[in-house]
Amino acid sequence: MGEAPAFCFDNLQNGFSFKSKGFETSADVGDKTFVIGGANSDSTSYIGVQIYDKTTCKWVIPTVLGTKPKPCKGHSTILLNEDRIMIIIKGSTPDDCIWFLEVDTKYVREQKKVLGTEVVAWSKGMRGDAEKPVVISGPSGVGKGTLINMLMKEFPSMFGFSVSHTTRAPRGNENNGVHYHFTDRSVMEKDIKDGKFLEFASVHGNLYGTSIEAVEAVADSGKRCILDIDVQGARSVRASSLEAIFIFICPPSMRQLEERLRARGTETEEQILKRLRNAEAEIEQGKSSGIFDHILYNDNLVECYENLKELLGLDGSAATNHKPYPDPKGIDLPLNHTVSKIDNKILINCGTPELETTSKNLIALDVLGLKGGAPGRTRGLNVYSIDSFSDGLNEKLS
Ligand SMILES: Nc1nc2c(ncn2[C@@H]2O[C@H](COP(=O)(O)OP(=O)(O)O)[C@@H](O)[C@H]2O)c(=O)[nH]1
Ligand SMILES: Nc1ncnc2c1ncn2[C@@H]1O[C@H](COP(=O)(O)OP(=O)(O)O)[C@@H](O)[C@H]1O
Repeated sequence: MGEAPAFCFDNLQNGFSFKSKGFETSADVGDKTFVIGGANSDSTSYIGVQIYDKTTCKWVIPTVLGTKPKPCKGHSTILLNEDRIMIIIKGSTPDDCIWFLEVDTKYVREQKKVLGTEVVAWSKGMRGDAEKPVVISGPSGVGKGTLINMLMKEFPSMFGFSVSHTTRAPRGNENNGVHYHFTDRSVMEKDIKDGKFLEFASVHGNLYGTSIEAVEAVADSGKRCILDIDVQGARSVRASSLEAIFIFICPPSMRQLEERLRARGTETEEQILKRLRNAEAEIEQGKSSGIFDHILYNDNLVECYENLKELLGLDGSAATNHKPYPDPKGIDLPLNHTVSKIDNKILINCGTPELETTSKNLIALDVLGLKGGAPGRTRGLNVYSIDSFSDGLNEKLS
C-alpha cells in the first residue's frame, strides 16, 4: 500500500514476480494483492487493475465495473475497511481527485456471483452527502408531471429532475435529454445488461429506466433528485440501496383520470385505453403494496401541491434558506503530496519534505461517514485542512 510509484514488488509475499512499469501501487486484502495502475507512453499512468491470488499464485484480470479515473500523473493507495481502496489521484482537477476501488463490498460480492468472475468496481468520491431523492409514482394522467414542474419552478435551486431513458417516441413538446433520453431498445437493453441502470420497467408497451448517472448527476449539482417512475420502478428503487421518499399520486376517480388524459391530447385513442387499463392495477398496487410512504390525492391541483410541499418540509423558511448541498467545492491538491492513515482519517501532506510537519500543509479526509458507493458515487467525504496540532495529531504522525 502506498504512494505511486513506491510500490515495491520485492516486499510482496509468496515470491511472485511482476514487471513494474513504474506507476503501480498495491493493497493486500485477505489472500489477494490488488495492483493498481500502469504507465502510458506519454508518462501518465492509466488505472488498470490486476489481482495476485496468493493461494493459487496466479494473476487474475478482474471484470472492472463503473467509470474509472482518467489517466493521471500518479496516485496513492489507501486500504479502507478491507473492502475498498481509496485512490488519491495526482495532478487531477479538484472535483476528480478521490476515487474508490471496491474489492469486497456487498455490490462487488453480488456482481461476482452474477458474472462468475473476479470483480472490482470504481466509484468516484464526493464531498458531503446528498439529500434523499423523492420518488413520485401514479397512473398516467394523474398530474405527476404537472406537480413536479410546479416544484421545480418554485424551487429551482433545490430540486433536479432525474431524466429517464425511454424507448417511446417523443411527444411534440418533449426534448431529448430534458424530458427523457429517447433511446433505441437495443442500446437501452445493452446498457441495462452493463449495469448502468438503477431500475427499469416495461410500461404501456415501452421500456423506461432510470440510469445511475441520471440520479448521481442531480446529486452532484447539489440538488435533491426527483424521480417520476411507475410502481414497478418504485418497487425496484425501494429494494435498492438508494434511500428515498416514496409518494404515490392518486386520481379522485377513474372518470376524472380519463378526462385529464383526453384533455392532455398527447396520446392516440388506443394508447389512452391502454393507459386507463393499466391505471386500475397501478392504483391498486400504489395503495396496498407498502412501497409508498405517502399517498396524495390530486383532486384540486393547488391543494395537492400544498400537501406535497408540506410533506417535503417546504415551509417558507426552508425555501428561502436553502443553500446548494453538498458544498460543490472540490479538493485542491498539489501534484506532489504524501498520504498516511490514522484511525478513520486520511492525512494528505501537501508540503515539501522539509515542511513535512507544518500543520497548514495538511489536509484531512474523514472517511467514517462514507455513504453509497458503486455502482453510484461514494458520498460523505469530510474534507478539512488542519490548522492546529493541538488535537495531538502531530504526536500520532511522528
Ligand atoms: N420504471 C420507470 N418508469 C418510468 C420512468 N420514466 C417514466 N416512467 C413512468 O412511465 C409511465 C409513462 O410515462 P410517460 O410515457 O411519460 O407518460 P405519462 O405518465 O402519461 O406522462 C409513467 O408512469 C412514468 O412514471 C423510469 O425511468 N422508470
Ligand atoms: N388536479 C388537476 N385537476 C385537473 N387537471 C389536472 C390536475 N392535475 C393535472 N391536471 C392536468 O391533467 C393532465 C395530465 O397531467 P400530467 O401532469 O401530464 O400527468 P402525468 O404526468 O401523471 O401523466 C394535464 O393536462 C394537466 O394539466
